[in-house]
Amino acid sequence: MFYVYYALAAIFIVFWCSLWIVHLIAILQAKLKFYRKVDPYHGIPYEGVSILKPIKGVDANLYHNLETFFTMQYPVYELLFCFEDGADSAIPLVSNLIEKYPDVDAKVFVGGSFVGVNPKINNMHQGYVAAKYNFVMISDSNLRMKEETLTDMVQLMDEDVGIVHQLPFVWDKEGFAAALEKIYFGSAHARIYLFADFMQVNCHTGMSTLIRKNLLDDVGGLQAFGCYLAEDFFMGKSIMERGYRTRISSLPGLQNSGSSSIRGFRERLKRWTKLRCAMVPHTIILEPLSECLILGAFTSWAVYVVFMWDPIVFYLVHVLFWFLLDYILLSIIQNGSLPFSKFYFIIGWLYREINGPLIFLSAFWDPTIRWRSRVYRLQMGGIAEEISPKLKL
Ligand SMILES: CCCCCCCC/C=C\CCCCCCCC(=O)N[C@@H](CO[C@@H]1OC[C@@H](O)[C@H](O)[C@H]1O)[C@H](O)/C=C/CCCCCCCCCCCCC
Ligand SMILES: O=c1ccn([C@@H]2O[C@H](COP(=O)(O)OP(=O)(O)O)[C@@H](O)[C@H]2O)c(=O)[nH]1
Repeated sequence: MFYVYYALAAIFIVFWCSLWIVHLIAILQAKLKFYRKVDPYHGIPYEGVSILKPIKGVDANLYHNLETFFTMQYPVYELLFCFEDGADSAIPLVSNLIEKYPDVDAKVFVGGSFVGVNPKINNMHQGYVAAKYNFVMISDSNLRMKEETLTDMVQLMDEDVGIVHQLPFVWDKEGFAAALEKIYFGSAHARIYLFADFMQVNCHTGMSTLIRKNLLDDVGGLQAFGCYLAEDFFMGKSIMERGYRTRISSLPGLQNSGSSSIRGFRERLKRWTKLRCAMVPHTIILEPLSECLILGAFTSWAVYVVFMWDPIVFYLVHVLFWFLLDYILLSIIQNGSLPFSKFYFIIGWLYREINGPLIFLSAFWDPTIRWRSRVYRLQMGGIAEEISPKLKL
């Protein structure tokens, strides 16, 4: 029995060491990859880009977020705004922007197409079919763009690259929920995202992503991914299996939802956790185990068994170093001063770390997935079925 304990303790210590390597790689990746100086004249001639904007409903920031797509410094692109519902309150707002910027090539598509269970794919499908360029960008409604983001992404699309995606991050906003989002996307989420990118493990998130359309068309187009809720993961998988690389943009993706709340944050992460567990089953073990507080507890026990070290002192030092490395990573990704104090960071970080494992547990509690107005169930492997269909097309 003693040897079993000893072996288990050794496994925890090795896993703990590898997590510090993950921290360091993420920090190095962020330092090396983010915020390169984008030279707009490098890589001329410009490739045209068709930008799909699936929209469902309005929030307080939508107008300003969408406006940033009209003011990008990129010469050849079209904006394809897609609405599932002809009565969507965001349509007048988009029409207003199209009038305000008559020189920008922009169209509106209404009604979607029923090509699968994924409502985002259904919504975007008409726009995808009408896209006139081979570079297609999928960009969620809550995203802001910097003037140079599209140039940066296109320039990173080398011959052997199939996808350039943005690390999900957030624009500066006031309030605790916004701080929490920034802390999560700039630390725990970014750490594993940057590490997965370094290992060329598929971590493609479809929030803001530039894709070679011909690579999607070769396997049946956008609709081929309509049976999945995590269409982004399967697009990445399909393209990587054909020998193409994915790359991260040097500018993080700036989400700027007009309705941040702690409840919304938890529900969103719960939904994402359910998707990940269905698609990458080893995350069921790896994800909770790689949480700071849980890993610290197991490793404190392990170092006590193996080295007779004081577990409480070990735990506190472990948490302190984890906290410091998270702060460093967040600061690199922010690339400027944070919109909250260090005290707020401590509270937000602790809140996230305590809630991470709880969110994970509650994701197991209820296997159904709620996304906007719809409810789904996932089969192992990722195929989704809608439990209460509401789409009228
Ligand atoms: C020693 C190694 C230890 C590794 C420990 C790994 C622990 C894993 C922990 C966390 C995984 C975090 C993964 C981050 C990216 C996932 C974000 C996500 O869940 N996104 C999903 C939802 O996205 C939205 O979906 C709807 C769509 O319309 C929206 O536009 C999207 O934004 C997305 O669908 C899921 C993608 C699946 C990503 C799976 C990534 C698994 C990465 C595991 C990395 C492990 C690396 C190990 C390398 C050896
Ligand atoms: O029924 C839906 C749900 C979502 N979306 C679009 O899909 C994108 C991502 O939606 P959301 O922000 O809800 O997803 P999350 O990022 O939380 O996974 C946004 O552009 C939405 O407008 C859509 O078109 N129809």
